[in-house]
Amino acid sequence: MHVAQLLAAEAIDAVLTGRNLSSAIEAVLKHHSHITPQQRGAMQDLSYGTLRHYGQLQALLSPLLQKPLSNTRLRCLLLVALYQLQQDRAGAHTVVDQAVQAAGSFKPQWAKGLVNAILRNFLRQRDALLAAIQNDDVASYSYPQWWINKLRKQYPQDWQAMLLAGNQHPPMSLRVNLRQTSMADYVARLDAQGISADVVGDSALLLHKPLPVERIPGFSSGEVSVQDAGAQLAAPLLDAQDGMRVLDACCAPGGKTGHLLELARLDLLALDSDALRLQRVKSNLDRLNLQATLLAADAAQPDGWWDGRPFDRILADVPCTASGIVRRHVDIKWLRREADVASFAQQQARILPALWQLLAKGGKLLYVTCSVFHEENQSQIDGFIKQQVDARQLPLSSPMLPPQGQLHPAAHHDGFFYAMLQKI
Ligand SMILES: C[S@@+](CC[C@H](N)C(=O)[O-])C[C@H]1O[C@@H](n2cnc3c(N)ncnc32)[C@H](O)[C@@H]1O
Repeated sequence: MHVAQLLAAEAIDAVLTGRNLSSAIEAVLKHHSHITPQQRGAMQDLSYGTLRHYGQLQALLSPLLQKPLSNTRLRCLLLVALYQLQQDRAGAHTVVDQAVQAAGSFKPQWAKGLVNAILRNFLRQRDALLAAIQNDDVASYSYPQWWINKLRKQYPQDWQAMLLAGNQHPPMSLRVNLRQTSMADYVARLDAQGISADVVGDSALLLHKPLPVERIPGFSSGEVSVQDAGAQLAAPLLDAQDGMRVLDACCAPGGKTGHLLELARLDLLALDSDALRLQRVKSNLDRLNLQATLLAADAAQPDGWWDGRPFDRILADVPCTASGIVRRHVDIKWLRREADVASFAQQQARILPALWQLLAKGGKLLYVTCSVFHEENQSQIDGFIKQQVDARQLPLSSPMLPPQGQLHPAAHHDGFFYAMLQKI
């Protein structure tokens, strides 16, 4: 386990200097290709777990240090061990011994002694340390203070539940491809293989236990995809019918693109500004045996790529802070800055009016974010409608969605915002 602790510390250190967690893990694993699958899995669990609870762990560590540790990797190793002791409830002495062993690979000779002393002090003083941080928001919720303040202001009733939901382990949800099979048949197939799942939407299943995709029946042949149940609301809401011309304006990696094509035979243009991410759309569609025209281009500058034929439907799944999906992307809590909210809102305010010009009269545009911040959601829509006299907001036709379109993160789904606009 000391190898997993060390590698997790390396990945977390990279995140705290601005790198996203999945690319940090990938980079670390690339340099340690000899490790076992168990060490690999443990390293990932420790990295995710430590960052999920980073606010609490750093508050527990600070009083145990006489002065801030300049060796940031060693600090991260301590955080990983504290995570195991505090959240994982792993065997205390084993965790400490392994962390001391891991510290043996650090240059300063004193690293082992320091790790040993700090972790043993933590075990002795745990109750007092926890009592001392109980009124500290960042330590209690493990989010930055600005994020807590914003949610408290925007959701006076629900902010705590939303923060806590974002700290849970994410479930694994599947979308059954109704073009290839039925829900009943697919559930029976899972059953026959001893895989238990709950039906949580028209085509959404929640696995009781996550599985590697290779073990999901029918994954490689496109009978099923991995997609959060909240994200699965987009395609049915867009209400695209056979033969329609549809634009999926920010499509990568293609989760919603595939769903749209599973539900109707469309003339679909799937656009994304990131050519690399667009390759993932292609491989997703290939797996599902579905076709769309793929284009790497800027949705905010259609003059460069639009052929002048209006679209009947547009899906605008715009770039956003991703504040609604932090249980899957735990690093977002620590990578985002408060100013990012305004900067994403500006990008959205560039994309939305540009796409509006491409919509046919009577056509519908579904605006989507995976954010919970008002600036990116209803405030963005209110500002748009004020300026756009031919736009009206329609009620949403999904029993899972509240009328305002803001889906809070909860046990069965992530947090999303949906707004349906029609050109009149
Ligand atoms: C929320 S993700 C889309 C998720 C995707 N719809 C799905 O369901 O799999 C937002 C996407 O917008 C893309 N993007 C950001 N700015 C863009 C722009 N100006 N034009 C087109 N795509 C953009 C990003 O590359 C990213 O892939």
